[in-house]
Formats: sequence, C-alpha cells, structure tokens
Amino acid sequence: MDNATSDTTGLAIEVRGLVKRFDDTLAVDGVDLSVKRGSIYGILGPNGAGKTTTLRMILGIIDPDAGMRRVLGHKDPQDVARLIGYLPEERGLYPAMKAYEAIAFMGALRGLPLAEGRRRGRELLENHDLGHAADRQIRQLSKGMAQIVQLLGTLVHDPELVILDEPFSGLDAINQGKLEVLIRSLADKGTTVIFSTHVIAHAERLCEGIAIIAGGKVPFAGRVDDARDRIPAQVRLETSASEGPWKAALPQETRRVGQFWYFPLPETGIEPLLRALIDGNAGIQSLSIERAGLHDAFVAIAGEAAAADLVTRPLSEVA
Ligand SMILES: Nc1ncnc2c1ncn2[C@@H]1O[C@H](COP(=O)(O)OP(=O)(O)OP(=O)(O)O)[C@@H](O)[C@H]1O
Repeated sequence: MDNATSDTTGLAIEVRGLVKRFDDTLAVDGVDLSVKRGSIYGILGPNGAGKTTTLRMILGIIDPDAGMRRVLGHKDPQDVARLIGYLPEERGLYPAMKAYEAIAFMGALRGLPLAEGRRRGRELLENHDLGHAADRQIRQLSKGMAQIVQLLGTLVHDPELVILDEPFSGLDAINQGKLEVLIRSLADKGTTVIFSTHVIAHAERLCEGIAIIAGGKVPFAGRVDDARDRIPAQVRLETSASEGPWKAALPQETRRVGQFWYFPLPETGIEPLLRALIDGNAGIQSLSIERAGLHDAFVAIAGEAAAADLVTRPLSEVA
C-alpha cells in the first residue's frame, strides 16, 4: 500500500463523471466532486437522489459503470480501506455483543488489534457520556444509543477519512447536536468527513463544501458560500407606514409580511432606494440585508420539486 499522504492535490476525494445504473434505473448520472482534506463535506439531496450510491462507489463497495474516483490518493478505494471509517445507512450491530466489544470488533475489521480496540472502545464510550453502557449488550441499548456506538466503531481505528451515510437520522435533537460537535472535532484534528443528508440545516451548519444532488446529477458542487451567492442577498425592511408614495420605490418582486417587506438587494445598491423611502415618509423602523440561506440556494439550483422532498424544519423538530 502506498503512503496515502503522498498525494499532493490536497484532496481527500476526487470524483469525475461517475455513472451507475441498476437495471433500468440510472442512479448516478455523471457526478463530479472534490473534497478537500480535513474539511467537512455534505452530499445534500432528497430521497432516491443517488447519495448512497455515490458514497458506495467512493468506498469501493460497488464499482462505477463509468468515471474516475481517487480516494486518499488511490484509484482503488479498497487499497486505503483501513484509513476509512464508514457508517452505512442501514444500521446494525450484533445484538448480543457488549457495546465496547462491538466497537473493538468494528476496529478489527479495519485492521486494529482487538485488545487495543477494546481499550479504545471503553475510552470512546467514556468520552461520549456512554461509559455506563460499555458492558451492556447492544440489544439492551436504545436505538439512538446503539447508533452512537456504531458511529464510535467507525472512528475507533482513527481513520483519515470518515464517510457517514445519513448519520443524523434516527437521533433525537440532543444526540444530533452531539454528533455535530463530534464531526467538528474530527475536522479540527485533520480528519476529512463526508456525510449525506436530506436535512439542509446540518449541511448549512457544518459543511465547508457541498454537492447538491438530485435525480443522480450534481448541479452544484463547491463551497456552501458560493452556493448561497448564486442568488442575491435579501433585504428585510420594516416600516411604520403601510401605504404611501414610497411604495413605488420598492422593487416589483417585493413580498409583504405584516409591516415587513422582503425583496432582493437591488443591483444599484441600497442607498438610492433608502433615499426614496425616507423622502416618501415610509417610517423606516429597521432594515437588514440577509445573505440567502442554503434552502433558497438549493431551490434556485436544483428546483422546487427536489427541495420539497428535503427536510427544512428546525433541527429541534427533525427526528
Ligand atoms: N442495488 C440497487 N438496485 C436497484 N436500484 C437501486 C439500488 N440501489 C439504489 N437503487 C436506486 O437508485 C436510485 C438512487 O438510490 P440511492 O440509494 O443512491 O439514493 P439516496 O439519495 O441515497 O436516497 P435515500 O436518501 O432514500 O437513501 C434510487 O432510484 C434507488 O431506487
């Protein structure tokens, strides 16, 4: 096995033109993406978009029909399997195993000696408020706890690259928050994390880069900030007056919600508009310019239909 760190591109994952067909379903249709080493990267898309199939090709679990993948500098991801941690979408540990043993077992599958895995398993559980569960069998744990144990099992061999398929689903709000902290701490120590999600909030809060995927295609891959810049910033204006000549100065696409007016930042800037509003006695109470959210960017890039299938509720309501 070559030394994975000999790669000079600065990329943990590079994928070009990946295609995968299952019978008459074109699951992935020419996906390109680049994941920087040490970054957190999200694959964001609705159900059936092709997220899992893309991740499975990156992992080398399935081979693409066409295209190129390079993972930690290697064309065959199997060559670097021991440097990768993977949480599959379908969860499952042996129900009779104790939690710390399950973690050690997962480590052993990636080359970590069992004794060391057991020691680290206990330590990881301790560090994640699950020390009390170390000697309990998986079947005695709640679903959420078992999922965290499985997640710790993907990390026990200290992988360079962590691939998590829908890691937040099945966790309550508290554990989702803990998982966000864990993902950030992995990136802080240089680990690359790539995860799939259909929840915009997680991608928006965590990721430096994202691929937006819908219908097997990736209409956008790059920095979250660049996705948001695809649509103009929004102005939020609050007025005391609701009628008056000043209203003529508002852009055509203005939406009104009570005393608030929302419209895209005019290309000419805010100053000329502000003057017209003041001269027309709009009674400005507040004015703010807000950068577009990732949801609006997603709609602009992937379309209403794909966005409708995403979860956009606040994190606290997302199961
Ligand atoms: N092994 C398979 N055999 C046949 N069709 C498959 C197989 N795996 C995936 N597909 C199909 O490929 C498409 C993409 O599926 P994939 O699981 O990659 O999507 P996804 O974005 O991960 O969705 P979800 O969030 O629902 O898991 C779907 O239409 C799915 O039915």
